Amino acid sequence: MTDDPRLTNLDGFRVEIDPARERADVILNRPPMNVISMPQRDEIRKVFEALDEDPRVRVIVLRAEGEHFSSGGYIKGFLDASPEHVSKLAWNIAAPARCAKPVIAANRGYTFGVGFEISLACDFRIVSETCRYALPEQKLGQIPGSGGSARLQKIVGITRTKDIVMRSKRIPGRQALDWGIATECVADADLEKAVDALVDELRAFSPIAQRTAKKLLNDTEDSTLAIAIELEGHCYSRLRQSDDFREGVEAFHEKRQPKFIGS
Ligand SMILES: CC(C)(COP(=O)([O-])OP(=O)(O)OC[C@H]1O[C@@H](n2cnc3c(N)ncnc32)[C@H](O)[C@@H]1OP(=O)(O)O)[C@@H](O)C(=O)NCCC(=O)NCCSC(=O)/C=C/C[N+](C)(C)C
Repeated sequence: MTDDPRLTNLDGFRVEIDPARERADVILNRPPMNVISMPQRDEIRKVFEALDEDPRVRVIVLRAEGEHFSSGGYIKGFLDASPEHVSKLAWNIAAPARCAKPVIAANRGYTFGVGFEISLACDFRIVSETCRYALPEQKLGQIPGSGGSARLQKIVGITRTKDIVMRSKRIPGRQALDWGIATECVADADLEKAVDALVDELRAFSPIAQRTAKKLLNDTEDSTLAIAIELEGHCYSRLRQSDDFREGVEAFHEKRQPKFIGS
């Protein structure tokens, strides 16, 4: 299916590419808990870098086999982790955020620890009603180490983040939607259908406009309003020169669907 060595012989997960739907699925496949090992985090980063460069792929889905997304890092291996692995934890798990293409996490069942953290690094989180998000590291005498508390605080604020981190509180799927952590919450049987629909929705947009929107929103998350508005203006001006912008406007006038080419 692919010649890229970064996408094959993976430990604890696999990659499926569907060129007809311009979609790649990164699938955790160590059920029932889909625990994530330290070396696996390096591989996950390389997979996202490879998919970012792959012209067949427009949208990436991160999902898992079985009834749980992931109960988190492989706890039994924590004490053996090399300093090199520990220093790269947050960088590796931020790979979906760095990837220029839209990334959807599909979460059901236990979505704990690093499983929650990598989902927070995705652009969209479609959850099922069975989903339970948690950052339970305090129970291990630790704190989240891959960006979890920082990302969560931006989404839900400090009060709720303290509840989740300092009390190891579990957040059910519906509540995750109410709190703005999840993009959408559906019945468990409908999770794949909801993800498919979002993939098709996203791939209909201009790839260059999507890439620009993702980068702009990520880059300006921490900036002042004035800087964010300034950068937005630069990006808008650049996109005005694009073929896709012309095509979008012409298609509107001609009352037809646009055919975006990504330039
Ligand atoms: C609530 C859990 C997930 C499930 O409870 P249960 O009662 O349904 O099932 P049980 O506890 O019997 O688990 C079944 C077997 O799976 C093993 N297991 C589960 N989770 C892990 C894990 N994360 N690592 C290793 N092994 C795991 C469990 O030991 C059972 O195996 P045996 O049958 O005994 O051989 C419950 O299992 C639970 O609370 N698990 C721990 C969840 C957790 O703390 N996750 C966060 C881990 S920390 C992390 O993800 C990130 C760390 C970042 N950093 C490295 C920087 C600290």
